[in-house]
Amino acid sequence: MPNKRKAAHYDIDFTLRRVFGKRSFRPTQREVITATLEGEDVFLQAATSFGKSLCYQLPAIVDFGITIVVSPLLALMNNQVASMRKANVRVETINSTTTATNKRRIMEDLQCGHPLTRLLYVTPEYCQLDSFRKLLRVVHSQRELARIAIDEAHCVSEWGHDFRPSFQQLRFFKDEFPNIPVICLTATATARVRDDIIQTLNLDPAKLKMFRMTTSRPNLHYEIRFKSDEEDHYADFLQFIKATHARRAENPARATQLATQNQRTDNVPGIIYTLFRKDCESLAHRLCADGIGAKPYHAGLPHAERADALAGWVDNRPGYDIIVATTAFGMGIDKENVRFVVHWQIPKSFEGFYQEAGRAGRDGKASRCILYYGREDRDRAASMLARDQARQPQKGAGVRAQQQQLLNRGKSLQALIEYCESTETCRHRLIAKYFADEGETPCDFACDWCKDAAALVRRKERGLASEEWCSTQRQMGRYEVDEYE
Ligand SMILES: Nc1ncnc2c1ncn2[C@@H]1O[C@H](COP(=O)(O)OP(=O)(O)OP(=O)(O)O)[C@@H](O)[C@H]1O
Repeated sequence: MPNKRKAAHYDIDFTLRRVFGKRSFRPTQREVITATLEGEDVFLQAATSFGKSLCYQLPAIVDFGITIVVSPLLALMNNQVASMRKANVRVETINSTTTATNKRRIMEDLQCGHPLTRLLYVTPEYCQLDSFRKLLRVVHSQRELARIAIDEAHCVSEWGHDFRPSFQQLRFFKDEFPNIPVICLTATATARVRDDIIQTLNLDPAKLKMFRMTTSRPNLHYEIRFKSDEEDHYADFLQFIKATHARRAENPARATQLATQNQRTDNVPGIIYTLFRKDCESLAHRLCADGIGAKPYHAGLPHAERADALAGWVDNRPGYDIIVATTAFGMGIDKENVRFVVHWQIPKSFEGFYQEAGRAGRDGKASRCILYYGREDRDRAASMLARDQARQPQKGAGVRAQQQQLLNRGKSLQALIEYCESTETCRHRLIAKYFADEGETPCDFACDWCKDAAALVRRKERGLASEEWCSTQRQMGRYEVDEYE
């Protein structure tokens, strides 16, 4: 166990400025950092882009010993390692992209018991390896194991939307090193998921410092655009993006301001999420043909092509304004000026929707989150779920967890359908309600309902296929689809 100090002994404000280049803490960051520095176990739930990473990165720098960060996302690990290295912090990662030589070097550093590494990012699977656990015991015996940070902690819970069985094995940390503080971080956890994480990781609820921040992102404008199979909603999107370019170009002050920031009036960075790989490519093609810079991004593309798309988009290069991606793109990529996130059809879960929409407006400026909702897509999503349920094994290890997962997926999808169909409440309020967040949800006309509820109702009546029609089509098996990709 590291030597404990009162957090007051550390000059965290100085480190915030010198290492992170930030002028002040955001609300509650100081309290979270202080609690973890004082050796408390911490649970932090806060909105997307709140600045959760700082809450374990800063303690890792000012404190003795090494902080182990467990993360499910390769992009997040590599991105954070790159940005912390720029700030001259000794940070390492062991994942599938780490070379054998680097891995050996990192392990030798741990083996000596007094590692120079301040932060080590690893996957949950890596934490299961005996060889790694042995090294942790060595570091711990030298009182150099400072804390364990579990990022995207909702992955621990079978009730969560992104369950990863290997996260459950992280219980090892508390079982083996009961005095080493653990900090769990997530943007998306319902009450049930929170309780499950705490129990699974063997944290003591009586001693745990719980920080639950608002889910609210007031700078995001949430909007549902209704569609049916009868109509191609591409035209609607094209009109939206062209109108945005035109508004910027018509405003000379804005155009000059963008030019001084080395940006173009037609550079409106955004992400379009689609569930199907084939849509990524055809949509990016269509946009390019209409003079809008767009690139596809999905796991089936060659690595070099994906890396080029990502780098061009992050750097605001001409031709790379919009990324058309399958789900999970952008998690862990901290691009500040994403001005819109579009869901081309209903996503798979409420939590997935919130996290993906949360890639927009990380600089705090107004940004749009548009979800194209059609009842035919809803029925496709439901048929996919039913098919997965029918296919799941009835016996064997892990069956109960899988069944629970599919049940949760169904509930989450149902909640998202209700969100899309709703014409009676502010969308910020509906999101808060889903996460049982009872705090304020300021919405200064930043959702379609608050902006014009009557128009929303009219658009819904005009835009959606009728339930009668969908029901007949369902009976004819018209909404059976291939796998999501
Ligand atoms: N005190 C601060 N002052 C200014 N910027 C900050 C501060 N803390 C964090 N940030 C910035 O906020 C952005 C979001 O931080 P971070 O990536 O940690 O978000 P997050 O809470 O993990 O969000 P998500 O769940 O969406 O990934 C980063 O650009 C980070 O540099």
